[in-house]
Amino acid sequence: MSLTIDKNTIDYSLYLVTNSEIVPESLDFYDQVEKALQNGVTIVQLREKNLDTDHFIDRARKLHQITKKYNVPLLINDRIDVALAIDAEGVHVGQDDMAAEEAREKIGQDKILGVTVNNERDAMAAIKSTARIDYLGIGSAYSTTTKEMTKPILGPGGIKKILEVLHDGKPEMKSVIIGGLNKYNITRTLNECRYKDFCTNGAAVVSCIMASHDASLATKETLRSINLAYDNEEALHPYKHPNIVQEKPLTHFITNAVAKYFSANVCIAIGGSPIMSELSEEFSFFAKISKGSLCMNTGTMSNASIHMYKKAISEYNAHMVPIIYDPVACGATQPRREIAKMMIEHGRYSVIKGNMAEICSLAGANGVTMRGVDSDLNLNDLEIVDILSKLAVKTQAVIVMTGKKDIIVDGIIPTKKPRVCFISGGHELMGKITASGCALGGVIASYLAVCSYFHTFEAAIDAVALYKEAGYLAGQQSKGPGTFLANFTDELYELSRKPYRLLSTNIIRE
Ligand SMILES: Nc1ncnc2c1ncn2[C@@H]1O[C@H](COP(=O)(O)OP(=O)(O)OP(=O)(O)O)[C@@H](O)[C@H]1O
Ligand SMILES: Cc1ncsc1CCO
Ligand SMILES: [Mg+2]
Repeated sequence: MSLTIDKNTIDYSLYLVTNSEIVPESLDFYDQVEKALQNGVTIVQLREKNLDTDHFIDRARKLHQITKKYNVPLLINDRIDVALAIDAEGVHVGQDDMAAEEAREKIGQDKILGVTVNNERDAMAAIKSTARIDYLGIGSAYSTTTKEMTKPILGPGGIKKILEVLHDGKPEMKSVIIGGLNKYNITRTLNECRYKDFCTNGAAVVSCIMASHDASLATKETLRSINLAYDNEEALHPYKHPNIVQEKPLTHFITNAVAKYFSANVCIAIGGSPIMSELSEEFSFFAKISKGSLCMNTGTMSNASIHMYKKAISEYNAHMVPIIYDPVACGATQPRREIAKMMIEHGRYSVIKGNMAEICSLAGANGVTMRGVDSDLNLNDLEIVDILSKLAVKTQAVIVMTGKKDIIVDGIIPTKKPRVCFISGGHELMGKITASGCALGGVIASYLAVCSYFHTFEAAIDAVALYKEAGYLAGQQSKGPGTFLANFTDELYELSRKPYRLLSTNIIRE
């Protein structure tokens, strides 16, 4: 028996499309969907491309037992025979599958009918169709690995055009966006994909839940991204200073030859667990470990590095594991600028960290040049915050710019004006040793590994403040850079084992 549904009140906000082939090996398909249902998925589509009819019906029947428990409608992709056999709540048909009219005729008037639209012409046809279509699946928003990419990528621009057609032609028709959506990009995408005040009714996701090792958390975080877009409300769990020593996160470093030894020591000092690896075959193993992160530093790249970098960022992005990107000396030469551009285009980062020249170069600020790894530009705070904010919004990342005063800008949680934080203190000897910025990247990475994605800004502030404080304390006891290195490691070690307290470091949040 199917659920009794009121078509006017169907909640499309978090629409899960299943894919049994990407569920992690150790996990069960039905459990994965059930966890999603327990944590806020509002509608489910069973999509199976490689099952014969008997198995498909069997799977649909089992899944229906589960979705009914949560009072959530189950739609079947493409196969009307399967939907009818198990009395599902509806079907979804793609452009290449079957005409909407035929589908409606076969399923009757009461079931939910959804169709995929890829362009304005499809949308117009759906509006004019004699079949009653309940909702449109608009996509692909972005590129995805779930479906073979034969369909055009619409991007927010293409989606807006379809919404305009819908707004002018049949505003009561419901819609969801699909294709490459995940907790990182949903908020911004839903916000951008509006025509006037008209927006879609939800976001459809596949791999960010189905492929997750923690489908409950993945669903909660995805739902939160959606709520942020629709309500713009901060439904945050309160942020707590993380305990790195207790949680012992694993940070995978792909870092420069100069920074390796120091970064590993600093990471251990604060209670983290570093692993230096450039063996791309093992990246997927690290990316699957819970409480992990990647510190991606391109300081001493070689001609052989690029492929390895790409492999790392795609693995970590696919598993939604935080990455901090440190574009060392990215503005120094044309080849470095090009590689930095590639890194930004290829990956999503929780944090991008660099000194002033690096960040300004990455942001494409005019007139920025660099000599080697050093930074010396003459910009005031207002100018800097403006440059950082643009980069933060563009990359949807938290930007950390280091120097005498560190400046952190949030591009993840969308607010009218990105949140900004200034941190001062530390000691000038911090700038007189090599790789202190690089090692800070590893500290931030350790914090990211144990914090929710939505607390990236707070986590970055905590990591930078700890670092500054240790720098100040070490500076008071040091004769020069040599003794500073040792004292600094000691202070990081001690501070990490004490209750959170800052004495000399000043945090100003705008
Ligand atoms: N003059 C200073 N006073 C206080 N803190 C400083 C000073 N210079 C650098 N720092 C601190 O040192 C750390 C590294 O910052 P810096 O800007 O030197 O990085 P970087 O140049 O990218 O480092 P790297 O040598 O790894 O390339 C940051 O925590 C920063 O706050
Ligand atoms: C000195 C140096 N050269 C490339 S990376 C690096 C470490 C500090 O950025
Ligand atoms: Mg420096």
